[in-house]
Amino acid sequence: MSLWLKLKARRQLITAFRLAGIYRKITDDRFIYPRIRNLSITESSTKITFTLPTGIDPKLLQKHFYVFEQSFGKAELSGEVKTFTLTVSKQSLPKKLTYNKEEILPELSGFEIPIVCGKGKEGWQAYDALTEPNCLISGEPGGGKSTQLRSILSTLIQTKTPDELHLFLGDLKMSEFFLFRGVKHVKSVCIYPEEIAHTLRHLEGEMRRRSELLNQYGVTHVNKLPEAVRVPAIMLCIDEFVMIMDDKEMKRILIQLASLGRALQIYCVFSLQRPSHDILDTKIRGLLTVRMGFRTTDFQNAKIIGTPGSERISKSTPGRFLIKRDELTELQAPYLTEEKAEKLLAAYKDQNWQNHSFIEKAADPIRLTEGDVFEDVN
Ligand SMILES: Nc1ncnc2c1ncn2[C@@H]1O[C@H](COP(=O)(O)OP(=O)(O)OP(=O)(O)O)[C@@H](O)[C@H]1O
Repeated sequence: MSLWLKLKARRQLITAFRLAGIYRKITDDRFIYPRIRNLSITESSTKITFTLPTGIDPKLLQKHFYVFEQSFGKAELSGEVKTFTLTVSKQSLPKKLTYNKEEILPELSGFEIPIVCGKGKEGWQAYDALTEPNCLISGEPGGGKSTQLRSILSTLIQTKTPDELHLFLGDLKMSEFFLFRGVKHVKSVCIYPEEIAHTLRHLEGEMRRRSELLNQYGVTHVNKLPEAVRVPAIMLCIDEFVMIMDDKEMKRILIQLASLGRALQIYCVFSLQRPSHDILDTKIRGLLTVRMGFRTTDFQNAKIIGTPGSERISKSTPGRFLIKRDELTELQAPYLTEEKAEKLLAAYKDQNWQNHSFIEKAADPIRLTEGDVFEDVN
């Protein structure tokens, strides 16, 4: 790497720190700037790791991030408290990434419960729910959350048999999961709060049954149970889970599922339009360790999700998001249209499929609308 390029990047960064006010003033003409710990320039990116002087508020970096982008162009920042890495990529992500199973499925080999995320500058990113059991997908309307759920579920259906994976789907917006009705893996598609309550109680019972099996056979994970009593993996997926979070009983069971699910092979994926501290309290946030932050209205929302920077995602790139696992990475989600998903899922449907949480019309279920939940709707 050319020394000149390194010096140039170093100078550029110090200037950005000065313009952004990120330094400690010792005297009128003496300032301490963040210390550059590592600088690497490759064909695809420039990465600079630095530490903040003690006493500098790390929030300043987010607040004045525009200065870094004005100076370097599109950049990403990861890290916390004191040590941060600024990554400036020379390649940009595609605006649209068509869902192509031939490209995606080979990327998932070796994963027990593969969750496809998207493609970043370093290639495809997917993770195993076996080790990272709970995920939150959040962002403002139109960012691409439902499409991402569709792609995650359709991919799981293609990689697991109906005996290996049971899906329980909650769709209070009644807009997305109808596609999955009839799929053999799917045990229930709930569209009313009572149906979700019913399903959650069923899962609570299943959780108890599985815990008793662990106890009885003296093992720590259900995948160590003898063949004869093996249980399928369970995935609970709720589109817009705010609608059930103000029901104490349902919230209690959700938290229990997310806390104890790992050893019992019960996994959760929840989506949420408008994150707030009330809905995502510390308890539930701590359990949803994988966070996908699609475009948010402001930094505050992005911070609650745990994906600072998603407030800078442009409206013109639906499907673009930041994923927070060990690191924060920008990805483009594969775009699986409803029509394509329908064709893809046809092979997995059963004509005699039954929805296990079906509630008779006579029960007169109450339909919740967003207006019931969000004060600023209507
Ligand atoms: N991965 C993607 N790539 C390209 N375009 C996408 C992608 N995902 C979504 N879109 C586009 O954005 C639109 C909105 O997507 P989607 O319904 O998934 O958003 P959402 O965040 O779930 O919104 P809402 O909260 O209102 O349901 C889609 O109709 C599609 O045109």
